[in-house]
Amino acid sequence: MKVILPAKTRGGVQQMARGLCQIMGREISKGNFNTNIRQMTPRGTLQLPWSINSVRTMAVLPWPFSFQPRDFSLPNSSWGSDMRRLYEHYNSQCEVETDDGEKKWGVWRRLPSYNRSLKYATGGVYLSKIIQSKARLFTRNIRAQGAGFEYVVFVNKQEQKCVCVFQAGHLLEGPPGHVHGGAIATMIDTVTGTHATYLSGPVMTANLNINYRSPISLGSTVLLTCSLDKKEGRKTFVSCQVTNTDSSKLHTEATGLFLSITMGHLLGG
Ligand SMILES: CCCCCCCC/C=C\CCCCCCCC(=O)SCCNC(=O)CCNC(=O)[C@H](O)C(C)(C)COP(=O)(O)OP(=O)(O)OC[C@H]1O[C@@H](n2cnc3c(N)ncnc32)[C@H](O)[C@@H]1OP(=O)(O)O
Repeated sequence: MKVILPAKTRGGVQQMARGLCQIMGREISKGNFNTNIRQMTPRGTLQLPWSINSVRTMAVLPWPFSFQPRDFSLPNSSWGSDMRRLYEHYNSQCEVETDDGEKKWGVWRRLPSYNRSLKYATGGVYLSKIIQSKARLFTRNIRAQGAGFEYVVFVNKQEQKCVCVFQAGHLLEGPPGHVHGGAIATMIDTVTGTHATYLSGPVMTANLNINYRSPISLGSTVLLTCSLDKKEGRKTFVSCQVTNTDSSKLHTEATGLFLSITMGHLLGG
């Protein structure tokens, strides 16, 4: 399908590109998107794990929005002690201080998380502008803090691994007192998809295999640990384990196949 990008859609493309860069862990600000995408800090140049040519082309467009979106991966009052402790555990390894007092990136990187990924979409997405403006990321669309998916994702580039700390709220009930299998699948898709995007650039889930081993209590905090199995051309294979917070109990395990796509694939529907 041919994809035509009117002015508003270009804004959407830019927002998508920005989203992709944010899951790479870089803070992209208005106006200097093109510069920042290639820099990790003012001190060093970033080696991106995937080609950014298409993103860079889009990045020269002016950034038309001025709001500061809320980052949902930061602690809030609904987070329990396990959630906070694990957040601190990984977050404290995101930045380290050298002997001469200089701050450097650590091995982990916290990914920011917003409640929208694409502001405008046309092409194959036949939605009215009113509906489009109401679009929200599935995992971030429950307003009450702590009621739905509370989570934060950290990536470890060295080990090509990622960890998500997830606290399951009371609106995710499936079997009495336990988390719905679809909600668990949603989190697995989100985290493996984010990890595959981090490793390979824009992807879509082609296949997800899930084995549910033991139920997850509603309100509890679990860890999703994802690792790269292999990359073959456009295919990225990722596996994921959902465990309790000290990794002594396996709740769920999954494997996913992600196929690299162009932005046109998404915008064309
Ligand atoms: C992940 C996006 C991240 C975005 C980040 C934005 C910013 C961050 C914000 C927030 C993070 C939130 C993160 C959320 C993540 C959620 C992810 C999802 O849920 S994605 C929605 C569900 N998935 C679909 O709707 C796909 C629908 N399917 C398709 O569109 C196509 O089928 C597609 C793209 C998957 C493949 O289509 P083709 O035409 O490009 O490729 P062909 O030719 O069919 O296949 C290529 C190769 O792959 C194999 N293949 C394809 N599908 C397969 C399958 N299901 N199983 C095994 N092999 C398969 C084929 O056999 C072929 O292999 P041979 O090259 O011959 O070796």
